[in-house]
Amino acid sequence: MVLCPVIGKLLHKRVVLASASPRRREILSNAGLRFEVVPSRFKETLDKAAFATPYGYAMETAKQKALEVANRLHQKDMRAPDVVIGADTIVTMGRLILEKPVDKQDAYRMLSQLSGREHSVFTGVAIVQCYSQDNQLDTRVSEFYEETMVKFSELSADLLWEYIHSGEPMDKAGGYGIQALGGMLVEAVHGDFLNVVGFPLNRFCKQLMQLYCPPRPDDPRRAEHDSIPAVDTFEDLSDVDEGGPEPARGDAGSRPQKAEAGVAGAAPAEAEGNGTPETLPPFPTRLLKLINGFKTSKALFTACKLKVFDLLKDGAPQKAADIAPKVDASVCGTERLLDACAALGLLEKSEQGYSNTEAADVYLVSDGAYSLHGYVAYSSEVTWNLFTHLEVAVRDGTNQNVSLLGETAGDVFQDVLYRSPEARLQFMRAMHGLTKLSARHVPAAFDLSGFSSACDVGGCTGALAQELAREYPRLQVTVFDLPEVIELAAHFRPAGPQAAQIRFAAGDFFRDPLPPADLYVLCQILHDWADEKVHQILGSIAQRCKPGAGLLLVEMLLDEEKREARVGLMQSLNMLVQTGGRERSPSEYRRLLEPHGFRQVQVAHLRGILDAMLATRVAP
Ligand SMILES: O=c1[nH]cc([C@@H]2O[C@H](COP(=O)(O)OP(=O)(O)OP(=O)(O)O)[C@@H](O)[C@H]2O)c(=O)[nH]1
Repeated sequence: MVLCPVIGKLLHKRVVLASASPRRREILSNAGLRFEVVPSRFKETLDKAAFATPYGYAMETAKQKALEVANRLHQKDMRAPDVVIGADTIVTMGRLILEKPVDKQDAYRMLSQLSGREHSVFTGVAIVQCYSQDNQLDTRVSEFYEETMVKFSELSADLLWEYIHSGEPMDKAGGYGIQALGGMLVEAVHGDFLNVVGFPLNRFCKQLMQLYCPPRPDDPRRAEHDSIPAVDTFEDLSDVDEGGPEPARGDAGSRPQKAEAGVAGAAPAEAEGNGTPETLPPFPTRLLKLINGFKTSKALFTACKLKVFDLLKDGAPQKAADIAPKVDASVCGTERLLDACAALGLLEKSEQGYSNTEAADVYLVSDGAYSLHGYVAYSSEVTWNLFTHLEVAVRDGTNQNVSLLGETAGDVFQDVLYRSPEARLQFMRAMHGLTKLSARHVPAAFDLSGFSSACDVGGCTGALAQELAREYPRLQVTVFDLPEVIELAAHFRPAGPQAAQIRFAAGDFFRDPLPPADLYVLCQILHDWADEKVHQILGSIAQRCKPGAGLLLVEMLLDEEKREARVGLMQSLNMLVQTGGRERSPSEYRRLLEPHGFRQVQVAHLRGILDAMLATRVAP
């Protein structure tokens, strides 16, 4: 018998626990789950410093553990299991992350740091749903983490050594097992006990419910979801960032609930007046948010254009009357804009005035390391304009650059986006900010350590090259792009240790031979073009590739049915108005890759907005 109905739903699926932990095995089998155990061979060596939060690190490790097993089993018998579960438990105190001790001395060091103090235990969990099509593996990853606070008593050195000599600490995060002798060290626990032991069962069941039993549209429990913004608000964007809640991208990262036909599922209401119960349609909260979404975007664009966030960066709160003259605007208009920004979570409003939220300080100021200011400016000045012609684009199936130029563009890049040094720089700033932010998970999506040279074709400012170089210190990366782009790329060049690994080469990937490399990278290039041009690009890469060479595609991947990937589907409309290109699903990319000898395609759905595919060039 199983208590949790969703566990029953998994009884007919092939479930694999990608963990060697006997505790995880016990917790899950006690819950009635039927599964095989295939310990992961993924080495827990991700760079902790690359993660903004410790739980981001734990979730990523859990995901990599599960993906390694999914890929291995798929390669072994060309049939992946239905579900692979990975987990990773860490102990944190301040900025310190503790995993399993390497030896007794290490265990003593850990336990004495924990003595008399409170620490957090995070378990990151990844549920990987596997789909095999045409012998290719496609995966959807749903991740979450749970935090439990644990307080240790003051512990003497003698007691710690006695505990260490028991042997218990060695295979346990933080060097203790709360479920056994280590329980004696613990004064208080706040949160899920099983999370400390290695697996947050309660949260896991909730996550399975979301994946396998989403509430029906008429389910009153659904009402609570009405508060989730339907439009891609700023909060959505920052949630996609390191370690936040599940990405709100409504895409393959987690199978979202079925679309609500635009209406919120509030319980039927009774009409007032004659006392006769009459069923009213539910209040269309989501629909109204969609209708009004453009106002939200424009409020954000305007605040950025007026440099409100630059003005408030790191400073004391300011009143609307102080801000207005500094941004050259009316007090009444400024006050309304600031209030709107506060309601959108971009500003804090207090008695003292307005100040930046943490997210505004990071993303909306014009000069931050992770600034999206350039992307906002491009969205406001170029994309906004093009979207006002969406209707024509949809009717004609063509890009709308004629509205910017007054004439049809022959080559969108040369004639529109790069039509002047200013326009080129604006586009490059937009791409740099967005790629820097969203490509950070790409290098670790696959093991690329076997490649020694990479060529980022159309690599623009080198933002992805920087991430690749950081992850693979032996990799030499060539950024290949048009001469006029390379000329401006100097504005963005890295100063750090990666600089020596990156070189820039000028050329046109439609005309010129590509620099030699054993890994070619195409980051948001193929989506710019219709299939014919894509074949031209892939053909010239294939010509340069020896068997065994790799091709890394970084794009927003649509789900195969084109029903769920909300951000990707919007982006596909964007490609229509801007370039005439499109976003595609993994099997659409596979069909484009195969004629050029790129096979063994692996797919990774990543946190953030970009996904990745790795293909290998086989002998013709
Ligand atoms: O109180 C307890 N705290 C932690 C544990 C056990 O510690 C390990 C954590 O290590 P990790 O998440 O890396 O998992 P592994 O054991 O290496 O197995 P994988 O194959 O999944 O990597 C985990 O076993 C916890 O159960 C404990 O027992 N008590």
